[in-house]
Amino acid sequence: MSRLVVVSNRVADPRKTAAGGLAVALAEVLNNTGGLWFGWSGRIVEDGGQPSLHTQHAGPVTLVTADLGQSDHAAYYVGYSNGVLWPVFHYRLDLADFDDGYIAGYRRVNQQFARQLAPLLREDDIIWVHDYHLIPLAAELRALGCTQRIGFFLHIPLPPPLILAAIPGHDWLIRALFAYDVVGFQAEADLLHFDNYVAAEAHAQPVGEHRWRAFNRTVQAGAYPIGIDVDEFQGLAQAHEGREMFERMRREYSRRKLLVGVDRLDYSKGLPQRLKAFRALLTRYPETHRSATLIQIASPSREDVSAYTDILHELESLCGSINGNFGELDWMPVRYMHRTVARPRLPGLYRASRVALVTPLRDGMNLVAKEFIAAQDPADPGVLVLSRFAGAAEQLKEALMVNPYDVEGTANAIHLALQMPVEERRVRHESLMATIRQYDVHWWCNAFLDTLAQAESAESGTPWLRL
Ligand SMILES: O=P(O)(O)OC[C@H]1O[C@H](O[C@H]2O[C@H](CO)[C@@H](O)[C@H](O)[C@H]2O)[C@H](O)[C@@H](O)[C@@H]1O
Ligand SMILES: O=c1ccn([C@@H]2O[C@H](COP(=O)(O)OP(=O)(O)O)[C@@H](O)[C@H]2O)c(=O)[nH]1
Repeated sequence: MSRLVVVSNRVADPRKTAAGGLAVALAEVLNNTGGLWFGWSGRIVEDGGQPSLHTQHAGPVTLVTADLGQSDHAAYYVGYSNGVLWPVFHYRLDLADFDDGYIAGYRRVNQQFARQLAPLLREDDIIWVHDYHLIPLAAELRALGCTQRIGFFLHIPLPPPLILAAIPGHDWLIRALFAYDVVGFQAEADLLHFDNYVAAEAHAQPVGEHRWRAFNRTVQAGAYPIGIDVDEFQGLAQAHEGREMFERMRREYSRRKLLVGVDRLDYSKGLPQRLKAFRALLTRYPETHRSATLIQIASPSREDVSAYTDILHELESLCGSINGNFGELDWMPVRYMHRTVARPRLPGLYRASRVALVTPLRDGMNLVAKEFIAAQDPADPGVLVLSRFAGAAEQLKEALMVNPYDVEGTANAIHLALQMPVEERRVRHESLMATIRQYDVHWWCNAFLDTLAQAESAESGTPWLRL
């Protein structure tokens, strides 16, 4: 049987838990299949030093991680990945920093990773590359003579062609995707944008359903919405830490209805808009005073990118003003925490909450939405308020759908969620549960890898990948 080689910027010990949906999902996949996981070590070394490789064995998984030089990290991770690709792919051209120097660093790190990974590969390996940090990796591997099957999965949204076209060098990026055999997206909307882009901008020829030929290569595209390991998550809810957290929360908030938000502190997650909607709820529905409390966890993220520090200040000031204006001696409307909560504690928090607010302005998928559903008591489940702009909205139709830019509309939906009778909550939850069970992390992995296994082996060499 072929060995699975997973490559992603973020690598986590699969026996431990991590914040960030990608690391959580890949740890679950690799724990089941075994294989090699290659990526960045998280260490930044001085420029000019030899970037070392570290090998670690974690159960059935071998982790191989590479250090990055200081300027490479700045250009590849902070600059190009999170200063250009992240904002543009999340439709935020206003936040993109199109600095000329970043793309060379991005290319350099992808070349470095390809050179370090190639000697570790076996002929019949199946290679699965993840996310926007590593778009040119397959082209670099092919240039080194690798002919293995290589698939790519984009965890974030792909915007429409005209937004994509704002990136200087967008044609180079999309051309690099043709070095893969299979390219996967989270949502049908992203797949449509890919099809439209390659037909119009790359003049690719259709050779099957979502199958395109251009640059002497054929690529199969598809939508594979990522899921969670429902049993694993429910197991966490039943474990000691999960139960203890649930009981503590229930005790602490016995007289109130809890609302919960769990996000990385990222401008794509719509946190200021969410806080404004909560403020509108308190203004418009005075009966919610003293009876509703919002717990918002904002896990620190990418603090070396300036747009992230701006959002931190905005959020702190909104929470302060809501508590200042509405708070009472015995009631704080918002409990805001700028810290990561260990994953085993989340199911208890979700289960004790009547409403989850998952209201991103744009999100590839959003695994918190699925975790919230998995953690509920089916006899008395909470309600998911979900942004129509999260990838998850294509699947989770029975959630209360909102437009996060519409603050008043979101406040009304939250009010509806708080009032929803138990019968309706049960019906909605049952359907949502069936969906997340059917399309779980195992489905995601198998659907993608089955397509990749059926792809023909690749031709080597990509002389066209020049910046
Ligand atoms: O690695 P970081 O820079 O600390 O960021 C954490 C991860 O954020 C993004 O997650 C995405 O993947 C999730 C799982 O598919 C998806 O549910 C979510 O909507 C996405 O935002 C990013 O894409 C990952 O590469 C990061 O590791
Ligand atoms: O304080 C936190 C915040 C988030 N998470 C986990 O991080 C993941 C976030 O994934 P999601 O797809 O929602 O968004 P991303 O952060 O990947 O954009 C989920 O598994 C959360 O349970 C966590 O363990 N602790």
